[in-house]
Amino acid sequence: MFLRSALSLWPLARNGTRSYSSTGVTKLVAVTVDDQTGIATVNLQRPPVNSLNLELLTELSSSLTDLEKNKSRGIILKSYSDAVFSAGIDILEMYKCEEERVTLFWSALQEVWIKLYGHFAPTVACINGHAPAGGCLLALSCEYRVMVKEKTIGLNETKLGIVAPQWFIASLVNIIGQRQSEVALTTGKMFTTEEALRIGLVDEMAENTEDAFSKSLEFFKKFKNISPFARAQTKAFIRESTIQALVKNREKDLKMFINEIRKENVQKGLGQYLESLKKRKVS
Ligand SMILES: CC/C=C\C/C=C\C/C=C\C/C=C/C(=O)SCCNC(=O)CCNC(=O)[C@H](O)C(C)(C)COP(=O)(O)OP(=O)(O)OC[C@H]1O[C@@H](n2cnc3c(N)ncnc32)[C@H](O)[C@@H]1OP(=O)(O)O
Repeated sequence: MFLRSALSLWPLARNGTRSYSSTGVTKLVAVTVDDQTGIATVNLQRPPVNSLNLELLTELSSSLTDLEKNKSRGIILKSYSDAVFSAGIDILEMYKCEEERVTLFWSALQEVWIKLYGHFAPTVACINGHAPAGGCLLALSCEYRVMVKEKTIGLNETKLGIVAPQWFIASLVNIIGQRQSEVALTTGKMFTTEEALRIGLVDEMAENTEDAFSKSLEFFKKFKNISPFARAQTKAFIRESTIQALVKNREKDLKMFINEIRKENVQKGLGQYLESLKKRKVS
């Protein structure tokens, strides 16, 4: 009954799923909702590597708001690409950036993290490609991570000469603990899927995208006999202090970010990193 009335809020059904975009035109984020289960698949689709820019984050943020309003039964976050889940922040949002744009950009990233980390329904990251830095952050924000074998994931900010903000760090610590996080963050470690599984950074390994997606769907079955309210409230209690630490300090966090990336040595490092990316290829 609940499912029916929640789903009736969604746009027209097509082949058992409802496609949907907050702007009416699907661009960088495509949302489909399964008619039977009410589970939403949020597909990031910004070629070539789903790097996070203002436009993608703005769409993701409004999709998350709509999913919350429409009482989705769960979210699977994945990439359109089998190679890259998300390459993290689009370096061009930090390199030689305008104050107005970078303010909007960082605020949008904060907003997405707050909404995804605190989403009332179960969330799974179907990590069907590499997930460095901001890409890893999105995966860490979900409750469960299924990752395709032979990919990489991690918060590699120190390798770029930048510092992962406190909320990035907290998201990692809450999953793999302080000691493992300290080593990983200070060395900018990128874990292979196999390594990530060993330390609990991901929960399951998959053969390919299809396998990852079906394993992601399995996760929701754990809650078949659990009250959705009890589940959601428990999640909210567990995550509240981590979320509040940013919510209360958003302005300060924004100033720190802008201050940090404007430093001459940081700008120089970002420029060199961009150049090195253009020269190198990952197999
Ligand atoms: C005091 C503390 C307070 C504040 C802190 C201050 C600052 C810290 C703030 C934020 C933290 C930062 C978070 C981030 O997310 S930074 C981004 C980190 N990302 C990476 O390091 C990933 C880089 N990319 C890769 O490693 C590979 O591209 C990847 C493995 C993802 C995919 O490899 P593949 O071989 O499939 O593709 P490529 O040929 O490498 O790339 C294609 C194309 O895309 C460009 N590219 C890749 N990543 C990015 C990116 N993140 N931003 C912009 N552009 C990117 C790449 O250059 C290629 O371009 P082109 O040659 O023109 O085709």
